[in-house]
Amino acid sequence: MDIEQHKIPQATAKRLPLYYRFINNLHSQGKLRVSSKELSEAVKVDSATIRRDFSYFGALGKKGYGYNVEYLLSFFRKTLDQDEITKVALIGVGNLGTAFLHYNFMKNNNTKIEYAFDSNPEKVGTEIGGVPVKHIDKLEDIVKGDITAAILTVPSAAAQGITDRLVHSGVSGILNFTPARITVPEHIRVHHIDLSIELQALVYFLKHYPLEAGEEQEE
Ligand SMILES: NC(=O)c1ccc[n+]([C@@H]2O[C@H](COP(=O)([O-])OP(=O)(O)OC[C@H]3O[C@@H](n4cnc5c(N)ncnc54)[C@H](O)[C@@H]3O)[C@@H](O)[C@H]2O)c1
Repeated sequence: MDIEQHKIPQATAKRLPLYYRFINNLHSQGKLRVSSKELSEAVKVDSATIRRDFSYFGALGKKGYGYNVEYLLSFFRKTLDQDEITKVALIGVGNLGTAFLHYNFMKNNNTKIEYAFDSNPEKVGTEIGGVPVKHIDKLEDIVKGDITAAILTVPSAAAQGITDRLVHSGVSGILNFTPARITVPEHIRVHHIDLSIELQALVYFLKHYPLEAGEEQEE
């Protein structure tokens, strides 16, 4: 069965990797089926949302049976392009960038950091977590047409200049860890991860919306 991905709402699509990871684990444990309640507890998404999400995947749970693990897994693999490796570049091999290079992204999904870039000559030519560190001057030559997405972990003052060069080199998505708000053409997708804002938001929620035991959390 072929389901066109653009018909899946964005909020649902965002939960796909979460579902995929859990279903993959169940599959490797030899489990054949899973109930929406089990899923709900594992991925912390309420079961009504899970049922609605899964209906977009054409997976209709049967009462007293649940969902077929094999079917879900093959659907997620296809939808998330698990068979195809997406090549990623990381720019800025400092505290944060180095930590990411040591983290094996391939474990959970098929993205691979192929190259890292930095301007510091002491870092250029080294290899961190199996990823070669190249000079930022070589960005266009190396990235051109070969890299789909970039992780930006440079100082914020360098963020826009690097972004322009990445866009020029054909990158389609940027995961921006710098506090800088970067400007890109319409066809480029930017996801901004600001840890200090996330932390502030968490503290705000802790103060103003303390969770009761047993209460379901919104994702
Ligand atoms: N460290 C954290 O916990 C943390 C958390 C959230 C956000 N951030 C943000 O992530 C970014 C990186 O933080 P960090 O702590 O790793 O900084 P860092 O100073 O340790 O690392 C920055 C790296 O970028 C390189 N660099 C500088 N200018 C460059 C350029 N023009 N081209 C290529 N490389 C260049 C530097 O040589 C250095 O290796 C910053 O924008 C920071 O605000 C950091």
